[in-house]
Amino acid sequence: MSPADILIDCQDAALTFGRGPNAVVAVHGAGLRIRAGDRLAIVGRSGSGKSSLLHLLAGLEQPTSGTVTWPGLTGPRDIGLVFQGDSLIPALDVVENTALPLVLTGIPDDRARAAALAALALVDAAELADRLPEEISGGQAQRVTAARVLAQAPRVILADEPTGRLDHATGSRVLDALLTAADETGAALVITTHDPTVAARLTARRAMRDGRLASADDADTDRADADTAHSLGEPS
Ligand SMILES: Nc1ncnc2c1ncn2[C@@H]1O[C@H](COP(=O)(O)OP(=O)(O)OP(=O)(O)O)[C@@H](O)[C@H]1O
Repeated sequence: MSPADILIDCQDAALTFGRGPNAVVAVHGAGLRIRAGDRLAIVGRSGSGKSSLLHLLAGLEQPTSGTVTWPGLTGPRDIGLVFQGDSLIPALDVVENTALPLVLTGIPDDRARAAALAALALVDAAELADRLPEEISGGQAQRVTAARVLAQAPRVILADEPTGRLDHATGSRVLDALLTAADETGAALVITTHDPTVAARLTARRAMRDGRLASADDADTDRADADTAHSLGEPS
């Protein structure tokens, strides 16, 4: 395992909101590595700190202690974000919304539009291309959000409760879209969810409880890798 395979390295990272008696420890010293090809669910109840952990991984919050680094990434464009309540821009149609992250990074409009249309087709939303956000359902909007990430072709997709407010069938299609996006782009996928059936569709799970990231089915792998790196002295 070369160091470049580790895309995000979160070491003993904590996040506290507020100070003194009002301080809330949202994340207690979390250790987590995201590697190319990972399909990880962070599972926990509302308020357990999942969103806060995802914000740390995305670099949207600075850890109060510990570190988060991105050894295998070259910049913010390498991270695709799908956040709770993520809204599309009302004045732009679906294809323009999907193309927006590319246009904002200076990619010419026609190329961005072609990439957006291809991404919409992959999540089964090509027929929505010319509609405005107010003309599509919540589940369709979530699929468009997945297409927007897919068009961006990030190295890591971080999705916060992407199926949270959807019925089972629609949630399942959104998850399909994100898994397709990850497979098509070769991105790692990290989602948060309170739903064990959603978590079961990913290849690894880590439980979060009261701000603590529990060891889970991939914890032994983490420890084995850490031991190997330690015994070698230098990363190979
Ligand atoms: N900006 C903030 N200021 C103060 N406290 C916050 C802030 N954001 C989150 N918290 C607190 O941190 C804790 C963890 O919140 P977080 O949103 O990370 O949980 P969650 O597991 O994602 O919950 P949900 O599934 O409901 O979104 C909660 O106690 C929450 O009230």
